[in-house]
Amino acid sequence: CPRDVCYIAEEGLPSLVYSGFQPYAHSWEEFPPLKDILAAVLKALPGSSFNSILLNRYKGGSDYVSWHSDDEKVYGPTPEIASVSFGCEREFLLKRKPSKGFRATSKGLLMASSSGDEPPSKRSKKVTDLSTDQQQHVFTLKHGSLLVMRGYTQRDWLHSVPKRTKAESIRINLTFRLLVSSSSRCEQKGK
Ligand SMILES: O=C(O)CCC(=O)C(=O)O
Ligand SMILES: [Fe+2]
Repeated sequence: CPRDVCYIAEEGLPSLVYSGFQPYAHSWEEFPPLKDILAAVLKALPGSSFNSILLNRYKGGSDYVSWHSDDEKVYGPTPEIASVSFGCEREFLLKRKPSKGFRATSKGLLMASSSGDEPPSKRSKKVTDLSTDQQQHVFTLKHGSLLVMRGYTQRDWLHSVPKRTKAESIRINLTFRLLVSSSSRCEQKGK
């Protein structure tokens, strides 16, 4: 992993699997300040609820998170993710997911997903055009900042924290999330 990751979750939740990896679930009690940070987040976001945290530690500018969306089923269709940052400020990038017929690769490049019938030269030009046309939104996440992703952000957008050679010091990021059990998802559907 290009950064250190720690997972905290309430007991009895379905296990989280992302990128083919199932992190060990630490308990909230292991690190009491987490509950104080959660209280501050809930004060800013009345009515929201969270039962887990994915904590990231970027030891320096060469630690990063590549383009992804947090669209695992355990978070439900419209997850709310509250992201709190401490330490070195870093850029957080958002861009729309590629439209149909194109797919995002692990490097965040765009490639035609169907072979198509165009000659390769034409196809690769199209790919280049699309990737440069992709408008990115840049947010500088400062010490103590709170960024909230909700609605269809995970369905429709990708986000990343790219390498920055000038970012020399450590950054800690906590993403508060709500894991919904399959039974409560059914209840919500039935309402
Ligand atoms: O460090 C950040 O600001 C983003 C982290 C992130 O995207 C994630 O944990 O899924
Ligand atoms: Fe994420």
